[in-house]
Amino acid sequence: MSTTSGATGPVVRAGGDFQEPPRTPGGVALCGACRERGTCRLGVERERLDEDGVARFALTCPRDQEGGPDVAHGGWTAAVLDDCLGHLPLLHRVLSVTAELTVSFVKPVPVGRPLEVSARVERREGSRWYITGEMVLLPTRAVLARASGIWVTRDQGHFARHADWLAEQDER
Ligand SMILES: CCCCCCCCCCCCCC(=O)SCCNC(=O)CCNC(=O)[C@H](O)C(C)(C)COP(=O)(O)OP(=O)(O)OC[C@H]1O[C@@H](n2cnc3c(N)ncnc32)[C@H](O)[C@@H]1OP(=O)(O)O
Repeated sequence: MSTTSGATGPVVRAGGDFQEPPRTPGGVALCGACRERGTCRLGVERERLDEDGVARFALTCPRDQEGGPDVAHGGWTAAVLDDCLGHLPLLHRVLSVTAELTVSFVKPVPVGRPLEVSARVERREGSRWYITGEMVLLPTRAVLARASGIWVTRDQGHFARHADWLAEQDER
């Protein structure tokens, strides 16, 4: 585990903090590089788990994620859906990683406009979480994108095992 200094204080790179990652004042769990800046670089501003089991995220596509004129790059849409849906196990204090992700791009996503992503667990089988979600434009709630995928529960050794695997690759 390595520790560096960031905008929100010491940044733990890999270790036992995955179930309780640092969060922004809006409750957004921060991963990797975002811990150093203290905000989500994808533009997620607030997250919460509601009593109906649905996680809801307030977000805006940042201008620097523009693809076509005034609309998001599709990679941003896929990344933010991956991120938000992957936060749902985390909101249950479970670390998981994406094994599969399918995205339907229903409409171009406008840059700089209020959006909402919602995510729900459809079912759990063994260590697999089947999660679906959608992105809507506010305030009309017009659907812009849908996603579904499988997240696989990991223990805290996941990233250390990956580092070992990578070292073996480097020795070849
Ligand atoms: C990222 C966290 C950061 C910290 C927190 C900050 C918050 C941010 C959070 C942001 C979150 C953003 C999210 C991100 O961006 S996460 C980053 C993107 N994803 C990855 O890096 C994952 C890379 N892949 C792997 O590590 C492995 O292939 C995994 C772990 C997926 C499986 O590895 P492995 O094969 O060795 O595992 P196993 O043999 O123990 O099997 C375990 C179970 O998995 C089932 N299975 C396997 N593959 C698939 C598949 N393709 N479809 C369906 N199921 C699959 C398998 O049947 C078994 O099921 P069960 O029989 O147990 O039920």
